[in-house]
Amino acid sequence: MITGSEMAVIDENAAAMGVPRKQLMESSGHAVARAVREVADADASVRVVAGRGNNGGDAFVAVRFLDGFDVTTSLLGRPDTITTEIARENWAALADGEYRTDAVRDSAAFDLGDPDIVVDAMLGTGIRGDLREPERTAAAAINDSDATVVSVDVPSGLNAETGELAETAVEADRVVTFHDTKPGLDALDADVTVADIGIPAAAERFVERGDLMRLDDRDPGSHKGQNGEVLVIGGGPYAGAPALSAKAALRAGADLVRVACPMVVGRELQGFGEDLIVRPYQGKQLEPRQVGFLLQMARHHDAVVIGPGLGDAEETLEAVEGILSGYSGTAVVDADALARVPQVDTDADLICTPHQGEFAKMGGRVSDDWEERANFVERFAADLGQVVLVKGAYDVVSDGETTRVNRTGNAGMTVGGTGDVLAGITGALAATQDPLDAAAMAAYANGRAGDRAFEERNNGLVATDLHDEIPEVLWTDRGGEA
Ligand SMILES: NC(=O)C1=CN([C@@H]2O[C@H](COP(=O)(O)OP(=O)(O)OC[C@H]3O[C@@H](n4cnc5c(N)ncnc54)[C@H](O)[C@@H]3O)[C@@H](O)[C@H]2O)[C@@H](O)CC1
Ligand SMILES: [K+]
Repeated sequence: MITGSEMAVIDENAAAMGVPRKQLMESSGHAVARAVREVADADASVRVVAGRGNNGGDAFVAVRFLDGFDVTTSLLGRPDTITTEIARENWAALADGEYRTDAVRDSAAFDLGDPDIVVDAMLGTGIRGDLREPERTAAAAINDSDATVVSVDVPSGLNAETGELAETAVEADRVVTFHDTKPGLDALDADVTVADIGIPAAAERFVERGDLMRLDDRDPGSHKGQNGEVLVIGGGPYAGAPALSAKAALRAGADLVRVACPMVVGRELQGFGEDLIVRPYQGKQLEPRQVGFLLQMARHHDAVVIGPGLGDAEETLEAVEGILSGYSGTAVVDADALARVPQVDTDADLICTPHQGEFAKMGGRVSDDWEERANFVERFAADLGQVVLVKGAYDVVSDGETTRVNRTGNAGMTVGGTGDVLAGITGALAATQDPLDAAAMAAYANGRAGDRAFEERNNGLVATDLHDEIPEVLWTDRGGEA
C-alpha cells in the first residue's frame, strides 16, 4: 500500500531516472482501457467523466485505446484550465483526433445520459476536501445511473492520504489503481486491480530528488508543525564538529539550533557564528553529572544530535548512555557516541549515522558490494529496532523493513567534517519528518551539496563549503514537472 503523496515521490524519482510522467500516464491510460474492455460488450456506450488534473489525463489516454467503442468524453471545466501540461496535451490529442468530446461549464450543463459504462476520472490523488461543483453533481448522477463504473486510480472522493471517503464520493464497481494499492481501497465494495505502469524499481530503492517533495507542505494528510528546534550535544576535545552540525541544521531549515558543550569550547564555538546559540556546561568534557540538565533541555527540542566532537573518554560515553536511556524523543547519534548504542536500552527513536568503520565497531558487517551492504544494514537495523544510515560511496539507510540507497556525493567528501554536516542536516529534517525519510533525504542533500561544492572546488572542497549549498539543494534545485 502506498499513499498518494508517496506515489508522487516515486513518480518524481522515476522522472529523475529518465522515465517522465507522460510515459507513466500512457501506461495508466492503457491499463484503464483494458479494464473497460473487460466489462464492455462490443456495442457498449462509454462515457468518460474527467477532471482537470492528471487523473483526467489518464482517461484521455484511455480513450485512444478504446477505438471501436462508442465513447464520449466530458471534461468538467474549460480546456484552458486543465492543470497540467501532460493532461492538456492528451486532451488536445482527442480534439485533434476527432474524438467526441465536450467541456462542461457548470453543474447545470452536466447531463450524464444513459451510458453502459462510466469511466470516473474526475479526481485521483490530487483531491483536497469534499467534492466541489460540478464534480459533486456529476458524482451524484453517476451513482444514480445503472452504468458499470470504472474508477481511475481511486473513486473520485476517496482521499488517498487518509483512506477517507467523502459522503458524495463515486461508488465504483471497478477501480484500476496504479503501481500499488492506496489507503481506503480495501474497504470498498469494488473490484480493485493494481496496474503496473512501468515505474522502475530503482525509483523506490534509490533516494532521488522526488524524496525531497516531502518537504512541501502540500501533503493533505500531514500536520507538520513549525520547522523544528534542534539540540546538538557535542564538543569537548573538538569544537569544530558541533559547529559544523549546528550550522548545517540551520541551513537545512531548523528554526532554532542550540549547542550544549563543555565550557572550555563554548567561546570557540560561539566564535564560529552569531546564529549559534551556545549553552555551555561546567568542565572540559561531557560527564555523567550533566545528564540531568541535558535531558531537561532535550525535552524542549524536536530532535537531538549527539556525538559530534564529544570524544571517547569513558565518562563521556557513560554520559551518552545515560542521555540515550533517559530520552524518548528523536535523536541522531554520530561519531564516538555510536559506540554505546548497541548496549543501551532506550525509548528514543534513534537515527545512527556511522561510517563503515564505526558500523563494524557497532557489530555490523561491512561489504564493498553495495547490494550486500544493503542487506547487512537492513538486518542490523531490524535487530536494533532503529534507523541506521551507513555512509559510503553509496549510503545505505534502513529501518529494518524499508531500505534506501543514496548515490549522491563524491570522493572529495572524504575530507573531515562532512559527516558532521550530514548529522546536522539529519537532525533538522528529523525534527519534522519520519526518521527513515529524514535520514534518506539528509544523505541525498548532503551528497548533492558536496557535488555542487565539488564543481567549484574540486578536491579542495572543505566541509563548510557544503553549508551554503544546502538550502539550494533542499528547496530550489529539486526540479519537478507537472
Ligand atoms: N505516480 C503518479 O503520481 C501518477 C499519477 N497519475 C494520475 O494522476 C493522478 C493525480 O493527478 P493530479 O495530482 O493532477 O490530481 P487529480 O487529477 O487527482 O486532481 C487535481 C484536480 O482536481 C481539483 N480538485 C482538487 N480537489 C477537489 C475537490 N474536492 N473538488 C473538486 N475539484 C478538486 C484540482 O483543482 C485539480 O484541478 C493520480 O490519481 C493518477 O490518476 C498517472 O497519470 C501516472 C502516475
Ligand atoms: K477517479
